Amino acid sequence: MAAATCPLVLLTGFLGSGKSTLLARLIRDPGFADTAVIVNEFGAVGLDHALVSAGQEDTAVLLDSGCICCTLTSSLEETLEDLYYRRERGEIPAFARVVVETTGLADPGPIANALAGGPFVARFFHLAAIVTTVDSVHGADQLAAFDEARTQVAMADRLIVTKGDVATPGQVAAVAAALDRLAPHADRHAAVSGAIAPAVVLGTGTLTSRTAAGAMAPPACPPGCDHPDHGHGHDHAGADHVAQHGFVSQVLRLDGPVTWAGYAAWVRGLQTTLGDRLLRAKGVLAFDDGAVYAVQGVRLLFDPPRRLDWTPDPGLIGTLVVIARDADPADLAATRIWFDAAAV
Ligand SMILES: Nc1nc2c(ncn2[C@@H]2O[C@H](COP(=O)(O)OP(=O)(O)OP(=O)(O)O)[C@@H](O)[C@H]2O)c(=O)[nH]1
Repeated sequence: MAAATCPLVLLTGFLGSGKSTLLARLIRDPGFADTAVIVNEFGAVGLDHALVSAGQEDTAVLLDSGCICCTLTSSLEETLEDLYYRRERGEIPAFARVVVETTGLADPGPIANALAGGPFVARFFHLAAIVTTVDSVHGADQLAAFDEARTQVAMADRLIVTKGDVATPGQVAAVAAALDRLAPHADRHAAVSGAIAPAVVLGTGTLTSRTAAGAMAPPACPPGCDHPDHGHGHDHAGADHVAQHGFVSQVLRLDGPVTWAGYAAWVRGLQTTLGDRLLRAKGVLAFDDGAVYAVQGVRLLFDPPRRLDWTPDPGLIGTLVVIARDADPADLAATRIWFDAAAV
């Protein structure tokens, strides 16, 4: 008799909507035990991976730095295969299910297709649910502006609406109205700072909304897509920037500790020069007070840097990622000078 396949939950949601915050909290919850986590992100930077695992080395959190944002899903298949055999060899704790965190720009459709159609994956895993985080503050604007955000919501079995603690009643109402239109059948939950019952993420889905959204249809490439063999032609391995459908993701690396004035100047500079084109900024920085901080911005809103109570991989310290649309990678790379400008 064939063994039961391992359930896999796809955790998606637009840039900065709270996926990593949710997972970082869940992996400490006993109700989330026996769950392996795969974090997919642009490039080989590994920021989300570090922030999710937050020093918990005993948890099976794997970095998949291949791109599963559009049609090229072979890296996810390889990562799942690797995970499966590492479990078989006893190299990682036995897991009963897998959660895959996608990048904030992912289209879940091709991923769902790959899971259903990949020979290895289909034999050992099945897609149990698509869970999508939606930002209460920025969600309505993101859903109006970005196809990626709409697809993530339309395909969701469950929606987790985040940041209710900082959203205005108007923002909350606008997001609710957009979700009513785009995903009337999806269950809706709220999470503040990642607090959610594990069952909300791990429970199985109905597939109703996904089927309704035509998720299993072959993925279409967006207008202007020039990817060879209908996959992504961009180089992820160590790439300093990744361009995808008008979005640019640029990595900045800073040597040595930064000053608070330098960081403030960089944030101000990004906000004023990029304005609405700024989608996301995040990183891990050593400040001149001797501590290491996670820094986060979503659109024009930046959180106060959060001091880390664990030690990240030294290679990550001094790394920033900026994601913007319609921006020149060289201009994003040049923003690092604001750190120095504030020092003189
Ligand atoms: N106030 C508040 N902030 C939140 C909440 N959830 C997440 N955040 C903040 O929102 C920012 C983005 O959160 P992440 O969890 O990194 O979002 P993400 O979806 O993983 O981001 P990407 O991987 O870049 O797409 C961080 O500064 C979080 O601290 C919430 O419920 N309330």
